[in-house]
Amino acid sequence: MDYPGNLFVVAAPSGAGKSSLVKALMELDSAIQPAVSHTTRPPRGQEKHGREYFFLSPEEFDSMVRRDSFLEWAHVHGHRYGTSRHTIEERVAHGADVILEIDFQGAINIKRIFANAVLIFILPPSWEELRSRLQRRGEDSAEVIELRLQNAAIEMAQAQKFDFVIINELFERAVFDLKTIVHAQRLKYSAQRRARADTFKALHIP
Ligand SMILES: Nc1ncnc2c1ncn2[C@@H]1O[C@H](COP(=O)(O)OP(=O)(O)OP(=O)(O)O)[C@@H](O)[C@H]1O
Ligand SMILES: Nc1nc2c(ncn2[C@@H]2O[C@H](COP(=O)(O)O)[C@@H](O)[C@H]2O)c(=O)[nH]1
Repeated sequence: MDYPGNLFVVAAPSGAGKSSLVKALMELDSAIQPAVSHTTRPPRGQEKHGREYFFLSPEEFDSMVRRDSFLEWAHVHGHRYGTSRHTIEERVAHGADVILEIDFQGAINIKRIFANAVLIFILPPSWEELRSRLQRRGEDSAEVIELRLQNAAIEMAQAQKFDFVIINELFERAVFDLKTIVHAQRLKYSAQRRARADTFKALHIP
């Protein structure tokens, strides 16, 4: 699918720091818009409906699946999560740059639909640090943390399928890496679009 906006997809094992990095990027770059996913997971801490997620009952989620309202959805850590068609298609068609924080299954599915989407995988510096970030965050029970750490092994094996991998050790360094990827992508696409427009003009294609 061709579209004028840029689509960035960030995936990571739970606790690697993707939400923190995306939030920091958006503070530095007001042109980038977040995509708010839908989930059957209950809200944690200060999370608000419509800000971090649209929190749905399983029945509401089923109904969206039946209506084909999701571009992609997946089972992750015992809950369902999905990206709505409406959220993405309209915005990128109007030239917006959109960033998605989704799991690796969703990222791979998005790339099948939007071949130009840029897939970025965030890795923690070590297992010990991943565990301690989840513990320090203090939002999940010990059982949930164990489940997320078990799933992290499966998720990290997918990093090679991504366009870029960032190791989030020093936070400021990782934000810089993410910002650089976004800027490089914008430059690349505007150059490609200019070259295509020039070719069309030279060939007198309206
Ligand atoms: N570079 C870093 N150094 C130390 N702590 C960090 C770093 N990056 C993020 N953190 C902290 O690690 C914890 C997990 O980060 P965050 O919630 O952003 O992870 P996540 O990948 O979005 O996890 P989830 O998928 O579960 O939402 C947070 O408490 C955050 O403040
Ligand atoms: N495939 C999708 N995965 C998603 C989506 N929204 C979030 N996620 C991923 O789920 C896990 C858990 O998130 P948490 O907020 O409960 O910690 C994490 O990997 C998210 O990136 C989505 O729309 N589709």
